[in-house]
Amino acid sequence: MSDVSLTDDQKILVNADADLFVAACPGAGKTRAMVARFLKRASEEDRRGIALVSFTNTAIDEVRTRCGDRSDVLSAPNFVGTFDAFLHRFIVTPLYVAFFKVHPRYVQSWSEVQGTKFRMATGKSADVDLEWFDFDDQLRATLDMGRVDRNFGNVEAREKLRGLRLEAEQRAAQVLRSLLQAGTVSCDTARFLAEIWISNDKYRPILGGLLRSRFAEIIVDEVQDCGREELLILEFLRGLGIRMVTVGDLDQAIYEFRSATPTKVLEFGTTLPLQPMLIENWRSSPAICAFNNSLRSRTMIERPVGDTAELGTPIYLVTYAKPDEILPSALSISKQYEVHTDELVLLAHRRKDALRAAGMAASGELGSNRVAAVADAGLKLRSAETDAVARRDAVRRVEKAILAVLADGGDLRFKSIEGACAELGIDERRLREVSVRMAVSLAAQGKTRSQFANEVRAYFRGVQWAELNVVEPELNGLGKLLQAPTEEVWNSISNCGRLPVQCSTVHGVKGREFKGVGIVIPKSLKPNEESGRTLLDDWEHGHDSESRRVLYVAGSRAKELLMVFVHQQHREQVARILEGSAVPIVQLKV
Ligand SMILES: Nc1ncnc2c1ncn2[C@@H]1O[C@H](COP(=O)(O)OP(=O)(O)OP(=O)(O)O)[C@@H](O)[C@H]1O
Repeated sequence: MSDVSLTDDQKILVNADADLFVAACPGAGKTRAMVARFLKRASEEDRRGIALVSFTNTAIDEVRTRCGDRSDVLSAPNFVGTFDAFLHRFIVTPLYVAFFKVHPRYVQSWSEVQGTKFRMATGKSADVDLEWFDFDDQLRATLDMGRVDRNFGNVEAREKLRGLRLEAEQRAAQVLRSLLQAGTVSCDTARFLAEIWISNDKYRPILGGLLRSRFAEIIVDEVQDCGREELLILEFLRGLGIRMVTVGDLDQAIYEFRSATPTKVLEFGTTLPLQPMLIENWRSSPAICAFNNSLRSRTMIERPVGDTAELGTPIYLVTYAKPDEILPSALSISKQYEVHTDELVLLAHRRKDALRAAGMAASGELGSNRVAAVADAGLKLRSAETDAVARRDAVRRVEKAILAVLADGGDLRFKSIEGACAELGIDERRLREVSVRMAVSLAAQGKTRSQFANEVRAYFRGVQWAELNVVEPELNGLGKLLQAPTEEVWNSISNCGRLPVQCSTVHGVKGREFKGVGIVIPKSLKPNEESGRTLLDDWEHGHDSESRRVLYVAGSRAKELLMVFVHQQHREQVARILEGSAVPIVQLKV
């Protein structure tokens, strides 16, 4: 890795000896340059370490891989990991151990831990969830009614909860204390503790001393995804004199729902002395770079310079009327440009639009049939193309199916899975294990719907229910509780096992690249609640919005071929935008 070639601009990132905020276009080689810097700085510093942090495990794995035979530099005093792992290891854990006398165990969210929900006398309603409360530095709770789950209960139940607010807040505070005393911390709570301790005059110097003696420099990848707490930590580290190298692309900020604040990141970045730009795109063809430029909200104009820089392939603007027209058209255009199906991906803002385009039913369209839920989960769990969210949703549908059978068809409408488990006395973790095992042991492919329904019923009869803490159920009416799905539903499930191309949400492919990309712009485009504008309005009139940035991330994953599948209702607008931005296009109608 140390002898990779670098451009002069990339060398600035590698060699600068002042704090840096680097704005890089997609495919600018920022990972390449950051890794080169990390290796160089790690060998220069003999006592203190260099930290390289990013936001996803995929990004971190990529960095580790690119360190190649220099894997020795990945260990202490250096650190390569996610921002959360950095925050846990170097900020929260040291003080946590001192406070709670126990080593913390971090979980992604409270939903992974039993006991983070509790019942209140709110009538026909689900459990109250710890995630609905804010806490102050004394760990006092405040209930945020806006966060109460949609399925919690009816208006009456909500009113009752409002009336019991004080009691609920006391219980939430108690639950949080018990969790912390047991050493269990969610990632959000870890951030909250970090913020409290960094802002506290007594603890700040303790943490400062530890961090200053450990690190000489921190390199932050994807800095645009920083939220309030990350920026607070960066300010803190900078104040300690730790060299700060931040790299990102503000137009790729697509995590505002997870509290990323690109405007604040820009404010922070402009306080750093060096702010070079990397505007050469080593990944994408000229037409794709033009597409990216049409979507960028800032002044940077990227230039194609890599192996694809001479490619004359235009952007395909394909108009469709029905989603099932997309796949054949995507395959035929790809074939023309020698893009193999496994080098192609179909992307959409919403999972269901991507799935439909790839000829796969979204789980929501499978109806409530329990046998269908098992078949669908089996196919999704076995398929390498299914992302983590789709897998989790599919397994949850099987969990619900099992619970419904165990409740003997009883009404679980107002119950969360957790609530239903509590009512039936079932261990949630075991339920998940049984659901996954059932889904992967039963293969729907090649079977008729009634054959498969019989298999599911037989499987139910063979489950060791004691494993779930459940008294052996009677299972008398299985034929009724586990009916075969309709022919239509069965066909759509069977197709999913033969998924011909990869499909994903845009968020699911961030940081990746593909020879060919198809973006789906569906018929229904939800206007933004505040601005009233759709994604296309934002694109056309130059408004910086998250949905527009999502489209930018989607297009910038493509190396050679970019196809935009637009519903006929929006064709005119998209064509106008692309032509107005001088993006070379070919228009097709399927
Ligand atoms: N100076 C260079 N010479 C040759 N190839 C390069 C150079 N810089 C980058 N590349 C190649 O360009 C591609 C994109 O580089 P890299 O993945 O580092 O970009 P990135 O900025 O991290 O991309 P993104 O943020 O969009 O995911 C890689 O295949 C990389 O090897």
